[in-house]
Amino acid sequence: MDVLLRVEQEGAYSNLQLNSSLQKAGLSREDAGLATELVYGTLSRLNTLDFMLDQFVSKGVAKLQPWVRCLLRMSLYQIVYLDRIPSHAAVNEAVNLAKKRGHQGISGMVNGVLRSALRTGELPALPSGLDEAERISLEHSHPLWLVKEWIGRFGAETAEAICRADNEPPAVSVRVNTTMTARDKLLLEMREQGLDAFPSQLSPFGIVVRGGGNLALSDWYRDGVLSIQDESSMLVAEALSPEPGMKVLDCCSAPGGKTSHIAELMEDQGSIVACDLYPHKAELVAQQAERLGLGSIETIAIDALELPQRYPAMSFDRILLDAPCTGLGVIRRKPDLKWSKTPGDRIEISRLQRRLLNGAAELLKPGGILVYSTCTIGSAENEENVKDFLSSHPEFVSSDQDSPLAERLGSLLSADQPGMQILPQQFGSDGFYIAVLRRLS
Ligand SMILES: C[S@@+](CC[C@H](N)C(=O)[O-])C[C@H]1O[C@@H](n2cnc3c(N)ncnc32)[C@H](O)[C@@H]1O
Repeated sequence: MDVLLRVEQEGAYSNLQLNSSLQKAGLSREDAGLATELVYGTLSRLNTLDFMLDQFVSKGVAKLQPWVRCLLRMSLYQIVYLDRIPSHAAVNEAVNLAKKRGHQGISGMVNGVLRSALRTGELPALPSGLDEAERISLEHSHPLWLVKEWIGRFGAETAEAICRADNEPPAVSVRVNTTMTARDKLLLEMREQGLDAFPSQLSPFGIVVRGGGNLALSDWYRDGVLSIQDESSMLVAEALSPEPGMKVLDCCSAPGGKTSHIAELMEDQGSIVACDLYPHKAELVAQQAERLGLGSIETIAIDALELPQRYPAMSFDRILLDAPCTGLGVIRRKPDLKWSKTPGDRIEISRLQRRLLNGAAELLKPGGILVYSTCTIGSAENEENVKDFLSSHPEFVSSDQDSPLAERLGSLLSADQPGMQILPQQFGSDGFYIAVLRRLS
């Protein structure tokens, strides 16, 4: 409840707040798992839970004290969406918490509201007369503005599928460090150790692992044999087609998932300049490089907008701009994003993305490749940016069809839009956008 309260009141990031609270709480593995489920599940279903609570709270959820609102949401989430917690236990726990934190009146109200919900047992029928966007928003717990945007871009059926997939737990996938081992060999080892592991359908470097616990605690991770990375994210370095001996710039590199993949594809030969705005984040990239035994990566803390002043024009063979974005392709991992981001954020961040792209492009050698990627879904930060860039840079062309991804995933490319938009329901991986641009010789 404290984590939920901080996310709501202070705008804390759910994953960071949860990690720090779990570290302090010293819970058992099972209880930590339950706390995680309660936080992510409640955040995920926020507007649907509020809609339901509004039927039982006479003055309306919005007028409740924030901690009472968080308590009711979290308890109702258990009653409606979880089947292994007896509902009466969720109610008792809520009443005890209310007594501890508030007074008799509040615990009585909490008890009354949750018991009314218990009698209903399931989500009340959605009000009649909702339009398609309102229905999807309420049924799959997404903000209305986002649902409308996705309907406009992809149609109602796809928009609903995206929202449904956003409520699924994300898969665990790892990328094999090919400078140390081969995917088949690691797969075999994993299976020998009893893991349910199988090759990624999306990336030739990926392994999907079910029920394997936290692989960041494994010997494989410690020894640098693998990195934990989403399957869509693994496609980005591949799209860049880096080759041993090349000079590569990664403009926004922390925490280093794609930088290290680029180095692995280059067999650690050549040089990669990995930048990030924040020194502590650039340090994370250096730590990953060290863990993976990659010596070709140099890290720099710098604002990527200043890169054209730092390096000579046309001096890199490959440039990756994995831009800061609204992150609406990774809602499964960070459900609070869908409530904290606004249409205004999109406009503001797309302006920054365009400036970053224009600046980075100056540094690319003729004949070189620049990849622009984001982990978000929506044209303003993706296709529109790339189209705007191409129209003001006649020396660049869209080169998606020539990338190694085109052979396997060509069906995701469209004739009239640059880049590849991967949606979370297509492969069960994160939503990503990847555009390949080439500077003419
Ligand atoms: C999408 S994340 C990069 C993820 C990374 N490529 C990976 O695969 O691990 C975007 C990064 O850009 C950094 N960033 C934001 N604004 C920046 C700027 N103006 N210059 C450089 N880095 C920036 C953020 O700190 C963040 O680490």
